[in-house]
Amino acid sequence: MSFVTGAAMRSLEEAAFRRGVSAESLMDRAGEGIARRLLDHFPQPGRAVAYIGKGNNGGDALVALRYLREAGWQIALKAAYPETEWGVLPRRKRRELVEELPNALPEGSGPLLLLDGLLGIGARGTLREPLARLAEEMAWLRDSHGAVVAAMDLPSGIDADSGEGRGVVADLTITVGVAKLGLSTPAGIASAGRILLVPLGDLPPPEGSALELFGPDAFPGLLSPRPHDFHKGDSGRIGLLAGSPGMTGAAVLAATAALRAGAGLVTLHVEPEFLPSLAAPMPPEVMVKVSPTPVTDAFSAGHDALVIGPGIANMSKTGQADLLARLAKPHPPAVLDADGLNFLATAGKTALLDSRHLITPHPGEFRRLAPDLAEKDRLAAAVAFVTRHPCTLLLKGARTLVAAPGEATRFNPTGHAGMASGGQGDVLSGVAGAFLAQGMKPCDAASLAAWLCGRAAERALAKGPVTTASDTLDELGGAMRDWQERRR
Ligand SMILES: NC(=O)C1=CN([C@@H]2O[C@H](COP(=O)(O)OP(=O)(O)OC[C@H]3O[C@@H](n4cnc5c(N)ncnc54)[C@H](OP(=O)(O)O)[C@@H]3O)[C@@H](O)[C@H]2O)[C@@H](O)CC1
Ligand SMILES: Nc1ncnc2c1ncn2[C@@H]1O[C@H](COP(=O)(O)OP(=O)(O)O)[C@@H](O)[C@H]1O
Ligand SMILES: [K+]
Repeated sequence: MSFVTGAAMRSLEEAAFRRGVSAESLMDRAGEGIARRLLDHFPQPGRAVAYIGKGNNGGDALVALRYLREAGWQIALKAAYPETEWGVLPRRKRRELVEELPNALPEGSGPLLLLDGLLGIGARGTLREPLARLAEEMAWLRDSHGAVVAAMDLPSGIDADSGEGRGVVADLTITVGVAKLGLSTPAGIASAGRILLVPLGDLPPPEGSALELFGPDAFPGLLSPRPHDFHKGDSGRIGLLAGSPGMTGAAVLAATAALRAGAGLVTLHVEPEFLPSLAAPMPPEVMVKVSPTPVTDAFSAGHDALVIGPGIANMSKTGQADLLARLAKPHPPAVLDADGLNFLATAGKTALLDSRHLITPHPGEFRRLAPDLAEKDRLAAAVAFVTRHPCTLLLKGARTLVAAPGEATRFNPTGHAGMASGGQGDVLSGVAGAFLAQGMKPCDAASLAAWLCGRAAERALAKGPVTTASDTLDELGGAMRDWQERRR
C-alpha cells in the first residue's frame, strides 16, 4: 500500500466517479471502515464526540459515529458551522443519524474518543476560525481528560503532501483509500500518531510507489499458521553474539525475543570470563556455548541465522577483529545491531555490508555508519545507503523505515513514544533474527519484526503509558495473533 499526494488522491477519486462510483458510497464505506478500526482498538464502548467542519471529512466522522452508536457508544456532535452551511453529503449523513445529537460531552464511562472530522485533504493553509477553536478544545480534552483523538483521513490542518501545518495532534489517524504522503514526513509523524488504513477497492493504490505502508493487509501470508507436521529443525537455529558483563540484559532480551518469535533453537556464544554474568539470567530454553573463540564458533556452527551486537561493547579486541574478518567471508544471514554496527563504523568497514546483512541502527548508529547521509531526509538517506551498501536497512526512529535494494521502502506504522526506553532494540533484533532463521527475505523479516514489536508495545498500553522492553516481550504472542487475524 503506497503513499500518495492530495492531488493524486483526488485523481483516484475522479477515476472512480468516471466509472460510476458515487462519492456517497465512498463516504459510507470510508466511515464504516473507520468505525471498524476504532472498534478493534476500543472493544469496550465509551463516549465518542465528532468534531466536524463543513466538508466531506466531517461526513466520514458522521458515518463512523452512527456505527459507534450501534455498538453501544454514547455519542455527541460539535459542529463548527450551522448545518445549512455544510456540504450535501455531510448533511445527508447527519440526517441518517436521525435524532438530535447533544453537543456536550456525553456522561458515562469508557474511553472518551474525539473524532477529528474538521478537515481532510481539502485543508489549505493555517487552520482558520471557527475550526481552530474546536481543534484547541480537542487538544485541551486530550491533555486534561485523557481523551483519545482519532483523525479522519488526516489530522485536521496538516498539509496532505508535506505534513506541515499546525492543527490537530491525533493519537490515531485512520486514512481512507491510500495513505497520504504528508503522514510519512517528520512533521506529519508528529501529528498523526498511529496510522491505520481503510482500503477501498474503488480507490486502488497506484503501482510503483517508492514508499509503502507496511501492514497485514498489504503483506498477507508473511506469518502463516505452521503446518501440522512442523518440527523444531524447520523453525530455525540462531547463533547469538550478544551481552557482556554490565550488559547481560541485552542478551537475555534478544534471546527471549527470538524464542517468542518462533526460533527453534537459540545458542548464545560467549567467552569464558563472561559466563558467570550471562549464564544465570538466560532463559532455560537458550543454549549457552562457552569458548575462547565465540565468534569463530558462532560463524561455523551451522546456524541458520546470526544475531550480532546487542550489548557486546566489551567484546575482546581479538573477538572484534575476528568478527570483522568473519563478516567478509561466507556466512549465514545476519542481523547486525548496536555495537556490532559501531565496530564496523569504527573500523571503517561499512563497505563489508551486503545482501546477507540486515542492519538495525537507531539514528545515532546510522550517523556513525554514514555521517554524510545523516542530515538528509530519512527516506532519501535510507535509499542512498542501500544503494551504496546493498544490505537491508531497518532505520529506527519514531517511525521505522525498511529499505533494501530493488524494493520499495517500507514505513512501519506501529509503536508509540512510550517505547523510547532501553532494550526495545534488543527485542527487535531477536525477533528479526528468528524470521531470518526461518528463511524469510531480510526486508520481510525486518518489516515484520518492526510491526510486531510496535504492535506488542501498543497492546502493552493497557498497563500504562510507558512500555518497557519486557512489556513488549510479554505481548509479542498477542501481536502475532493480531497480524494473523489482520485486524490492525
Ligand atoms: N471526495 C470523496 O469522494 C471522498 C472524500 N472523503 C473524505 O472527504 C475529505 C475531503 O473532503 P472535502 O473535499 O470536502 O474537503 P475537507 O477536507 O472536508 O474540507 C474542505 C472545507 O474546508 C475548508 N477549509 C480549507 N482549509 C481551511 C482552513 N485552513 N481553515 C478552515 N477551513 C478550511 C474549505 O472552506 P473554504 O476555504 O472553501 O471556505 C472547505 O469548505 C477527505 O479527506 C476524506 O475524509 C471520503 O469520504 C471518501 C470519499
Ligand atoms: N517515539 C517513538 N515512537 C515509536 N517508536 C519508538 C519511539 N521511540 C523509540 N521507538 C522504537 O523503540 C525502539 C528503540 O530501539 P533502540 O533505540 O535501538 O533501543 P535500545 O538500543 O535501547 O534497545 C526502536 O524500534 C524504535 O523505533
Ligand atoms: K481530519
